Order: sequence, then C-alpha cells, then structure tokens
Amino acid sequence: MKRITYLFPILLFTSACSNPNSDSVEKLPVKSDSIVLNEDTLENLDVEELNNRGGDELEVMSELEQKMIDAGLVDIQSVDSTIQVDVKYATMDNFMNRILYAGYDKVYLQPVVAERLSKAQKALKNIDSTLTLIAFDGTRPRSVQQEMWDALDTIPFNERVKFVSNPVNGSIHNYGSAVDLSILDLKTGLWLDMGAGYDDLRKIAYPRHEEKFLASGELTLDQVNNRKLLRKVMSAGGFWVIETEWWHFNAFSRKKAKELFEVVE
Ligand SMILES: C[C@@H](N)C(=O)N[C@H](C)C(=O)O
Ligand SMILES: [Zn+2]
Repeated sequence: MKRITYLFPILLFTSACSNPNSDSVEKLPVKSDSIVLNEDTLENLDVEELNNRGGDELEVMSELEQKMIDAGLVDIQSVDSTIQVDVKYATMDNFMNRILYAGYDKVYLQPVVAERLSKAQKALKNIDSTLTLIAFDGTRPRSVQQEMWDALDTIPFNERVKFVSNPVNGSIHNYGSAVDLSILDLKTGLWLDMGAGYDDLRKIAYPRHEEKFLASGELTLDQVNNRKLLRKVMSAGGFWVIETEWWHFNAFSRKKAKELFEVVE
C-alpha cells in the first residue's frame, strides 16, 4: 500500500461558545504554517505510477491513521461494518469549532474494545434492527486531549475534568479504551433524541441528573429511555457510562487501561 502523507488545510476558528450547536463562530485568519500540502512529499510521488493504478486501489492514509495502526489499534468498521461512524473532531462541527483530526475520520479502538462494541451493536440489533450505534470518537491522541484541555482553561479545574480528562493522567480515549457514541435511527436518518447534544457541557447532559431533569420536565421520558437503551446495549458489551456525559463509555478503568495498553501520544 502506498502511503501519501499530506496535511489538510486547517482554518483556525475560535470557540465563541462551547455548545457544538452554536453558530456564533468568530473567524480568525488562516495560520500560514498549518496549511495544505507537503511539497517535498508531492515531489517524491511517482505520479505516473499512481495514474496507472485504478482509483479504488489508491489508498490515502493520514499520519494519524498510521499512528493508530502502528499502535495495534483497529478500525471499528473493519471489525463490524454495520456500526456507523461520524467523527465530529474531523470536522468543524464540534465544541472546539475546528478540525482536530486532519485527514482522518475513522474510529480506531483496541481490538478487544472493538469486539466488545460489536457485541453491543448485536444487542441493539436484537432489540430493534432499524437502529444502529453511531460512533463519534474512539482512540484520541494525548496531543489532541491537551488541545481540548487548554481550550477550556477558563473553566475551573474541578468542572473542567467533568468534561475533558486531564491529559497529565490521560483520558481512557488516549488508551483506545473509550468511545463516544449515540444511536442512529436508520428509518429517519436521525440520531435518537438524548435531550442534549454530543459534547454538550450543560448539566442536562449528565446521566447522574436525569431523574431530576425528568421530574422538572426538562427531559422527557422518551429522551431518558433513549439514554437507557444506549446504556443497556453498551452494558451488554461490557462498557459503562460516565456520570457527566451520556455519550461517553469506558471499556476499562484508567488503572486497567494503563496496565494493558500504551498511551497514543
Ligand atoms: C471531550 C469529551 N468528548 C470526552 O470524551 N470527555 C472525556 C471525559 C475524556 O476526555 O476522557
Ligand atoms: Zn469520550
């Protein structure tokens, strides 16, 4: 397989609001040293050879994906092609309002974690075959964890750790042992309504406050039941949710992940 290294253009945007649904984004000038193509790499390409290859043979791999493969991680869709992925950190549509994964839009996990996620998917399909798991993030390099952590430096430490793990300790994502995900309804093409968006910092996203928000009418019974369905099938795969994010599931404790795996830096 030919490996082509390149950088996607990265427009740096500032996060005017931490809510991913916000459209109030202030544009900053393009940072010149983060732009576009690595010309040395392009010069070294054997263009004629590439042109002679069928388009579907040409595989373009980002440096990040190569890092995942080198670490022994697997693409969830190569383990279970029925699981959908929508990697928000590969787009501008995330709480940072900028691309964190350049040229990389897959979900890589430790092989044992990917097998467990496939088990969760089967549990979901057994309940309703018109639903599917849709993963937003799997293994996350610690460098990206650091970027997230730094971006939220106006939030007091004790609040910040509820949303982003401290990169010094490492997130369980950094070990390929956590996944952010929801459920997609294949009939409508829509995610099930969880009463709060992905990476929503508000307390309404906290599983631990669900009963309170249900009692106050701020969450509906359907929304809470959708979260419960996600937890039920993830639990069948051996995952558990964290108290402050309905979408984040761990397959191992941090201690166990540290024993078993290396951090992806
Ligand atoms: C940032 C959010 N998607 C997330 O994954 N948070 C957890 C707590 C983490 O950073 O480990
Ligand atoms: Zn997460």
